[in-house]
Amino acid sequence: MEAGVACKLKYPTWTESERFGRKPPSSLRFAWRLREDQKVRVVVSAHFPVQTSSNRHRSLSFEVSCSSYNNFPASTLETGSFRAPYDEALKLENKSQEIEPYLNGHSIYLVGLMGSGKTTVGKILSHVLSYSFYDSDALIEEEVNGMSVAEMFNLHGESFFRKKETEILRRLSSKKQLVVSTGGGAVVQDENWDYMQKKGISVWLDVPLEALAQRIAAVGTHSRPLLHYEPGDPYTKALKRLSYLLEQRGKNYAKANARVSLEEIAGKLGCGDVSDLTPTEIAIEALEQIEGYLRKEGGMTIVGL
Ligand SMILES: Nc1ncnc2c1ncn2[C@@H]1O[C@H](COP(=O)(O)OP(=O)(O)O)[C@@H](O)[C@H]1O
Ligand SMILES: O=C(O)C1=C[C@@H](OP(=O)(O)O)[C@@H](O)[C@H](O)C1
Repeated sequence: MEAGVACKLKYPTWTESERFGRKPPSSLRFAWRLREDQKVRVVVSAHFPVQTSSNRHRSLSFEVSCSSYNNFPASTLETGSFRAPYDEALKLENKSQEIEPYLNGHSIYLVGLMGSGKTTVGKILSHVLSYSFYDSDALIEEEVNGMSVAEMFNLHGESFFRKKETEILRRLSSKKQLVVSTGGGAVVQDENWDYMQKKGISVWLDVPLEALAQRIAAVGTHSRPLLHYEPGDPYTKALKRLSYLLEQRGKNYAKANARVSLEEIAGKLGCGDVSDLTPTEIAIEALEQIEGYLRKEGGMTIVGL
């Protein structure tokens, strides 16, 4: 019976109260009827949190004790502990609720090299903040009757694309409550910064080149025309070109209001490889960095919106 009871200890049940913002109980009680005619009460107590072994997991201890009406007091049947993952989605939601009032409707512009996750992380942020999401490349494609960015570069050249990119950012700059995934090269033109900063906070997703090249190699380089010039397999092409682009643009990305470094997140979470970081963990760090920026700027309020 003891093992059966222990198996019924469900971690989500324990954390359910946290979801509603209450403090977790120091113990939970379950009534367990063994036989119809013989009432036996099994009392389970769980203590929170005993120890946090890393930022990604927490260790919880439990104690199973059993008592019945005719056998009192309770005797301890089993004690132990187990590791449970943090609920990322809950952490993301809490963080967004915390900073949303201070964001004061400011849009978020994600900048960074190709493949840095601007679109992936941007969609998560827009969802949790209830902001509208825009991918500037996709808006340009719409504007040019559905022509892909790669075709645009081939047919009309890069400068045609860059003009469209600036025009799209200009249009978005008058709107509030947006999350915008910008193209990797948007940071090069000063005019684009004027638009991004008008009603927005810029966030640089700083991802190590090897991780970027791996991500891009996994999906191929066809949609990213600037990677077409290099010889070799997709990983080598991407790594070579991205190293060059980072050298050229590094100082431009560094102008962003906040920086999200995947190496730093991995360090904080005690995770050896940045490729193991989930988009949600990166989105949480983005909100934390935005919060840091807002605090620095003026006690969590920004004027001028
Ligand atoms: N944290 C992540 N871990 C693994 N793969 C990711 C992560 N974030 C994005 N990706 C993948 O990397 C590729 C590029 O991501 P994307 O969001 O399109 O980048 P960007 O918009 O900056 O070019 C996509 O295939 C996406 O699924
Ligand atoms: O780095 C760049 O100059 C570019 C990045 C691409 O966007 P993503 O960063 O979304 O891939 C796209 O705008 C175009 O291929 C040029």
